[in-house]
Amino acid sequence: MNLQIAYIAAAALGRVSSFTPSTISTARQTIFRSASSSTTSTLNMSSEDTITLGIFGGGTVGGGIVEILSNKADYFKQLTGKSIEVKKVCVRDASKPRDFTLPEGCSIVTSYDDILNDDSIDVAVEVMGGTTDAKDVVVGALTNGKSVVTANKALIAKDLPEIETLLSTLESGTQFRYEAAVCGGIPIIRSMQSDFVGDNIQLMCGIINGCTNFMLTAMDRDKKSYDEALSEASALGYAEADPTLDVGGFDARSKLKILMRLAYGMNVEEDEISCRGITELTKMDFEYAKMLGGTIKLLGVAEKNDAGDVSAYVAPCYVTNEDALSSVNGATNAIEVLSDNLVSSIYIGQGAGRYPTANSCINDIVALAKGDQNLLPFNPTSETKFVNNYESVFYLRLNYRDQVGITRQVGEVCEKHGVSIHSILQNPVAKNQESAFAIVTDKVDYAAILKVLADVEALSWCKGKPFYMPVLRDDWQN
Ligand SMILES: NC(=O)C1=CN([C@@H]2O[C@H](COP(=O)(O)OP(=O)(O)OC[C@H]3O[C@@H](n4cnc5c(N)ncnc54)[C@H](OP(=O)(O)O)[C@@H]3O)[C@@H](O)[C@H]2O)C=CC1
Ligand SMILES: N[C@@H](CC=O)C(=O)O
Repeated sequence: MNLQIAYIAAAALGRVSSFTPSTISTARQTIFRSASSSTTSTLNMSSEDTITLGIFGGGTVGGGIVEILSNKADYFKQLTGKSIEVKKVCVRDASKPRDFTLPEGCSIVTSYDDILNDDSIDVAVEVMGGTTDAKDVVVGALTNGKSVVTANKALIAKDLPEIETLLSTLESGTQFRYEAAVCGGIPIIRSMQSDFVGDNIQLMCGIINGCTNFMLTAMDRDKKSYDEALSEASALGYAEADPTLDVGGFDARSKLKILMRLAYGMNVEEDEISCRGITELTKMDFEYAKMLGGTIKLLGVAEKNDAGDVSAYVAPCYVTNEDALSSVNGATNAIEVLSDNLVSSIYIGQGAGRYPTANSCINDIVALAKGDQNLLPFNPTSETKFVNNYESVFYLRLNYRDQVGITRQVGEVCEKHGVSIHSILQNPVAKNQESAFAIVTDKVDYAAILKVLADVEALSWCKGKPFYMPVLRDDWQN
């Protein structure tokens, strides 16, 4: 494979103005000030030599941002010509002990309005998570002329069109930056915004959730149980406040949706993207993956077909040991972009955790302080169509009660739906009542696999739902 490792920083541009948010449900936020209209690209700032921040969230990421800003205050001043000061941190529970030191002059608050209505605050940093109150504060801050830096992929993915509309109505120097929202510390957003302008992206595939990659590594390599792996991931700050978002694949799907917007200009509904997490995986799948010469990774994949339509899914996938993605372990993320000009570019780095994520937010904050122009936050839209079907080699695992004729019947079902079988794997049957065998198909339609699975599930010996996963890359055997 022709690999390019690319970490590319980019410039950015912004032009924003006033907007009346009809959709905001604001119990706590009451007053909006119209953003001052400005044709310059410089950020609205309360003072020439200071940029003042209000941070929503003082948890894993928020704490990291405060720490890095304190540790590198002098350097940032040299670099940007401005002091970057955190004036307020808004949290849910002000009495909770914090694992970071508040800078001098910074107060903890619990009302959003304390930041939103504070005219001396230039930038709102939203790292509290969620999609309801977080939306109120993001929209409220932008509307009040404050630039926004956020790590909130769930919010962006859910309300992307609305955020885009809002941004297009703003005319001041207000900016919206979200580098930390996809792949934590990897600067993939900037790259997607700026480095493929002359290129055509054919495929993006990668490990875009650090928590589940950490868990899969812990379960496969370190023989940890699912529960042990999840509690370690949570303790290390990798898991979402609701870890179902990680293990169910939904966090990866939000990120994939954002990447698809940037790569293909499309606004696909999130729930149109097929999404399966890691909860159905068993020890046996790892054993069979090993027998095949590979491993299992939770991937987000989006691919253009010959007609120019794009399909996408989040799913556990079989990946061969020769594949660059197979050796990406722990909370590390990796995303490969296949494109006409660059051929293959792989971006690897820490995808979750306090400092990697805070680092991306810091890059956004420093860019604002330097007066960097913001690129179009989401790139232009296109007419690219989404199709809920794709071709792949598939791995199927069928749990069964042992009896005569099982493989023949599976063969018949596959034949009926035009699915050609490449190989069958079976460990020696240890317990007749708890056995599973696996099938690897040739390259077939996803829609045909769904039909095979439905028919097999209805057979009398089949126990529970059969499990399936795509095999990454058609040439997986070469
Ligand atoms: N952790 C990671 O590795 C990454 C996280 N992200 C995103 O960053 C965001 C923050 O994540 P993370 O720091 O891990 O989350 P945490 O749960 O660690 O922290 C959330 C913080 O927000 C505060 N908060 C939550 N809800 C409210 C509310 N309604 N009002 C006021 N304050 C509130 C909490 O207050 P209190 O402390 O009082 O409870 C807490 O300080 C999320 O959107 C997440 O998806 C993105 C990339 C990586
Ligand atoms: N829970 C997320 C955090 C970063 O986006 C992940 O594990 O990737």
